[in-house]
Amino acid sequence: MMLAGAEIEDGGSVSYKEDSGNVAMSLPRAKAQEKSSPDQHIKPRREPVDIHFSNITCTVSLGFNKGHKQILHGVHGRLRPRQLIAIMGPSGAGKSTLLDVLSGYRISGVGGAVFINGRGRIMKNFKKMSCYIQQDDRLQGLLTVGENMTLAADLKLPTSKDKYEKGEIIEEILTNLGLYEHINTRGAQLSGGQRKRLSIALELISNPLIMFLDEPTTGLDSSSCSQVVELCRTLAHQGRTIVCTVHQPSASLFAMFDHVYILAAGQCLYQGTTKNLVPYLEQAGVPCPIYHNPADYVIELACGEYGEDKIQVLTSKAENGRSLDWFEDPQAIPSMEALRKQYPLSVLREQDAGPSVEETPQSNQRSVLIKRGFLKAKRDSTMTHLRLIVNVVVGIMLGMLFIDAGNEGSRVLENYNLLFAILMHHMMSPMMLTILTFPSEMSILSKEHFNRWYSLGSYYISITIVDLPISIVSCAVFSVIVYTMSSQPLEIVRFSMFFAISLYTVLVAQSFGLMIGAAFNVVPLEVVRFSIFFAISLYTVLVAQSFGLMIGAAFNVVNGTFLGPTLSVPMMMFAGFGVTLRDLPPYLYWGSYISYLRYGLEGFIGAIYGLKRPQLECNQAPYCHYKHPRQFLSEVSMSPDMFWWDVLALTVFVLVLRVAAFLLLKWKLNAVR
Ligand SMILES: Nc1ncnc2c1ncn2[C@@H]1O[C@H](COP(=O)(O)OP(=O)(O)OP(=O)(O)O)[C@@H](O)[C@H]1O
Repeated sequence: MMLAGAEIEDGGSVSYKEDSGNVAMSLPRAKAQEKSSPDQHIKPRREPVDIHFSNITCTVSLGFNKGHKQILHGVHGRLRPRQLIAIMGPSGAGKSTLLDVLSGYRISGVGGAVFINGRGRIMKNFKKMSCYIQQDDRLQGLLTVGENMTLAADLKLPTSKDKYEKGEIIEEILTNLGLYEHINTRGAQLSGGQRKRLSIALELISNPLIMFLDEPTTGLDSSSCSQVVELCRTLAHQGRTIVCTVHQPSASLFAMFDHVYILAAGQCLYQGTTKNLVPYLEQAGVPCPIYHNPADYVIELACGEYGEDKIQVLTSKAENGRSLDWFEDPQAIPSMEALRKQYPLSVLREQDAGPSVEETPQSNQRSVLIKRGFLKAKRDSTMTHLRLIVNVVVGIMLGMLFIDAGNEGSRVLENYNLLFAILMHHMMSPMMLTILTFPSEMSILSKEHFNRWYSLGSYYISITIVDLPISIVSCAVFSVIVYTMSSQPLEIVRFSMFFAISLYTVLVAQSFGLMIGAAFNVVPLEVVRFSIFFAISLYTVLVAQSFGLMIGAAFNVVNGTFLGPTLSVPMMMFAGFGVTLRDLPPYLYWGSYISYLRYGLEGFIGAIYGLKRPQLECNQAPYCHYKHPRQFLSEVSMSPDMFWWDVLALTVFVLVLRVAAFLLLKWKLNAVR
């Protein structure tokens, strides 16, 4: 079925045509013909907005003692509703910076003012009506198009809407954007153009009035470029203001934009309709040669290829963006006063009445994010499957290497090495995994958080909860394998019963002490030992993960990969392995207090050789120096009854590192802006 009001062009695509206020989507012919449903949800439900910006400056620091650089030099401009506007200019002209400032993404070092419908911008309200789609598609690659959309709808639409209402909206958007047939395709398997359209589709769920897109055509072939720009144009003509940065469009792509805003070294060269660019250049005394793409020519001018003086001429002619002479109908452009009259303050009252920051309550955000986290964990072979496999394989290898070392008096030192190796395993694998994977999550977090999908708190709680079961299972599998293979003190039946208790105690962290404390009197000693061993292992994993999270939040993959293991070396030194705590020089003893591995090792030793462990068997050697566990404990200078202190210290580490990682994340999200 044909779209209402659509016309077929030579290229086989369908152009938009306004027909009594209805605008049909412009899609390639085949897709357009499939479309039949009216696009009722996709149309803006609010009055369009008129954006005016004045004297915008942006200065960045070049680092300590290196001074500052001014990127934008007091530019002005007007972004009219129902327009697709391109910000163009050579590389480094400040296009992305201007887009960052206009979208509210960049806040530090920014000067000037932005007005919405004649009044100073109120960031809270502005964010409710706008969205920012960055250049790199920050999508959940493991989830299908349908899942991405459903989860976004659950986060962005009011909870009062049921799944059928949300489903209708999703179907409509996907159909209109030509993505419906890819509903079951995973994000990572989409083509560049489809990914871009999915990024737009995700933001369209909340039906924004203003959309900012950073280089939506970069990396796409010409047909995908046209599709994306045509889509943006249709969305704009429905009543939105859509602003894109574009690098160097072809003549046909350039003609698809309604307006252009051209920058050269942070100053405005031209602002007006696409059609008026050629007459403007002619009037400025730099006519565009015949058969030359005006977009190419103006970029060459902006690069200074025809002389720096031409840039000066154009900048002063455009009055650095103040001049509206080259707009469609300059006389019809309302003044700021007229806009204020047209949009009375009661509009602001309506905007204030909506949700304060995010669209849905925190409890909903958390449950949707947890659902999303588990779905991703199920699909992610690195984070989940590989992690489990590594724990099994390393567990078996260590078990084989130290087989039966746990109950033999002549192998106490070997067993000590095993305990330290276990600690290393628990420290390195979760820490490195977090350091390597978290930075890629960070870019998605930054986009979704900025576009008001959810709060940082909800995100943080959800990642903590989602990871816990995987940590517990991998740790349990590893512990059982190593513990049994190396013949640490154990009675299988009792161990199984109390293993459940130890797992439960970890899950319910607050009641950890209470549970084991209550159980201590009745639990067979061997199971207590295993529980302690397991708890210490799990705590070490949690501390190492928190450490990884903190580094992952603060640094990129390269720096994080360097810093994680490097910072871990002193932790190992101060743990009491190699140099026992007794032999540590007094002036370095403080190091043992800040090494979480020390508490881990002490906890392990307490579990295996503490709790009044009787004399060990001595079958494999004529003389066993450490037959009496007390003797060994005194030589490594570890007290057998420090378990609760160790747990307390590790708990403090988990809490401090988690809080520090949260604060770092919060700082990072704002610092990049
Ligand atoms: N945080 C920063 N610190 C230092 N310089 C910066 C910073 N951000 C941007 N710049 C510089 O400001 C200039 C403008 O950057 P911007 O990314 O806005 O340019 P652009 O026109 O979008 O370029 P491109 O088309 O290549 O993306 C560039 O020279 C860039 O190196």
